[in-house]
Amino acid sequence: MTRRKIVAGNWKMNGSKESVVELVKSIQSNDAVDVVVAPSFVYLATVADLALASNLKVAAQNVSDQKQGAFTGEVSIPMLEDFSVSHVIVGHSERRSLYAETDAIVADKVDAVLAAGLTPILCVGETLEQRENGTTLAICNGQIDAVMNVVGAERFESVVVAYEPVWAIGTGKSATSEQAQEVHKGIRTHIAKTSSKAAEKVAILYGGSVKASNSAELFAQPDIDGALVGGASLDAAEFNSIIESAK
Ligand SMILES: O=C(CO)COP(=O)(O)O
Repeated sequence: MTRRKIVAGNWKMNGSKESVVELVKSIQSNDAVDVVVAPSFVYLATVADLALASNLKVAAQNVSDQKQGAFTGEVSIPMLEDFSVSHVIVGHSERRSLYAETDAIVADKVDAVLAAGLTPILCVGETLEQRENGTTLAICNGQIDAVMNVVGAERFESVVVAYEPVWAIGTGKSATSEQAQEVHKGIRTHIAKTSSKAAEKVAILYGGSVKASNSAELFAQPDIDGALVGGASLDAAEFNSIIESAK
């Protein structure tokens, strides 16, 4: 089965009203690749209008698992639906480590995103210490299982996984394509133990210092179905080259 490539740009807490407009207008969509941009919530409306007109998909960087009510500072899934958001990044390592998002919270969010018919981009990944201890796959597969146990294998087929080794995020030190492929394959093999159909269908993106200079090699790996790009997605020329290399 050939899985469609996905290139997603996670803009994190960057940009201004002016710069996000400039950025989204400069990104080239591509019929062969799903191109996704994830602006900050406050720029979602502006970016969504421009993105959808140019055939780009829009993701939120986070969402509440609650529908509405007294949850100060939170944003709900129905609110995202008002802006034609199609994807939601869930469980990014920055949310896990800085905002105490546990596996249980991440699982509830993925469950809620799937229930709304949106696509969760579920982030998993090990710290440097965990890699050095040889627990990389145990950590990643544990993070996968926490979600699988809540949503079930059939619904998991609609999840996009992003393998983002914490030590590679924002450090300029990407995993090598061999290191990434090994983990992607390990995750896919693990999912196959529960459902071979889900293992075949689930797109597994790599994230962590992806740039135009290393994307083609990463995308050439059989289990790497695209990228979740941070810093390099803020530079339109760089991001366009990454999209181009995913064709
Ligand atoms: O965290 C990331 C994407 O979600 C990766 O960030 P960088 O590409 O800046 O390393």
